[in-house]
Amino acid sequence: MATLFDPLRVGDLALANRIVMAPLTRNRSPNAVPGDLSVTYYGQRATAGLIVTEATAISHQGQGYANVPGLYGADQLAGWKRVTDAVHKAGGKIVVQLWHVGRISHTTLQPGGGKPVAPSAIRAKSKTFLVKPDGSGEFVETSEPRALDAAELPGIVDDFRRAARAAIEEAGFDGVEIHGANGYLIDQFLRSGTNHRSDDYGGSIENRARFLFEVVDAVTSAVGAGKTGIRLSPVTPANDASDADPQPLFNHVVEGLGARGLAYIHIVEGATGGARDFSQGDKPFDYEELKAGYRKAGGRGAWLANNGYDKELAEKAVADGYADLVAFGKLFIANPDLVSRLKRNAELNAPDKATFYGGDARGYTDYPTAA
Ligand SMILES: C=C(C(=O)O)c1ccccc1
Repeated sequence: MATLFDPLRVGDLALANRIVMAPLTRNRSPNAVPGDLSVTYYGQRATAGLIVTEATAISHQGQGYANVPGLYGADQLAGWKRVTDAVHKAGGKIVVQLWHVGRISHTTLQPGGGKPVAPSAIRAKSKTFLVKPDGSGEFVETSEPRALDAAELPGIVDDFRRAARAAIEEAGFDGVEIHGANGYLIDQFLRSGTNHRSDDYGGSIENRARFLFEVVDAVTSAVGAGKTGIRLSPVTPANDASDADPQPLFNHVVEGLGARGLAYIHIVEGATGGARDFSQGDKPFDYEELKAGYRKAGGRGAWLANNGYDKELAEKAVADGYADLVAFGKLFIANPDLVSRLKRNAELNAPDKATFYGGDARGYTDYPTAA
């Protein structure tokens, strides 16, 4: 019976344990460049079986928040190389989350001050994070997006491919995670609430999933399926995401992923950062059914469960064979040495929400390790 502390091979990666640091946006990369603080922050958390970095923009168009990192500039890649060197020196494994925000952005962050892009011109009832001239942060309404022309999509797919290749070859990452969750671009194409297209990328489930598979195929062709994971959030309402009937949609997605040999499938259960039993559609979402469909379709990647797990729930999920890996977010913010604390049932530091987004070392690199 597996435990959280057993090693596991995940695609090309040999992980020391089943405990994953979830992707966590912290808004501490001015000019999209991870700096000294990020080197320290990720290095401190290298005992995780796997670190998934904060969401990282594949292009300027893919940026949606102030001071989030990128993978599309030499200085950004050099900054990340310092991070991966620190994590590897501490014996850790780290993958970068490839991100295009789609409509969750603001004109001031977009190339030439243009509109954010999306499958359809539907403004999100959501906010993004900007930094004022005095350096203080503020959450503001996202801007009205414009609908992408289908002819633009190959260029965005290329941006994912290029970012993935640079992540491995220049920034030293062990792999990449495609961000297909939380109401960002790929998820905007998937969900009926955000995709009102009438072309080959809209309407049917097959059409709405088309862009996701084009991105997956481009990334796996660039870096290998054994270095590629994907994050999905079937029912999250994050960023005003919604779908009328998520179960058949995401069953279709994982069945398509089953034949693609990915290293892992990362599932946000319920509302991101909120209620695990949150659901959309007319019945509760069935995650066991989702996983069974993936395995039935030949999927052998690790199953990475996330959202609201504590040690007890995580141990049960792994012992029962439902989850191969469990990702912790807020617990890793506050506990750089989470793995050893969980192993010893040590007391856990409480995260300070006031310092989650933006700022300096406070609430970022200054959480203590246990004695
Ligand atoms: C990248 C994010 C996600 O995946 O939800 C994010 C962005 C801003 C704040 C919190 C989370």
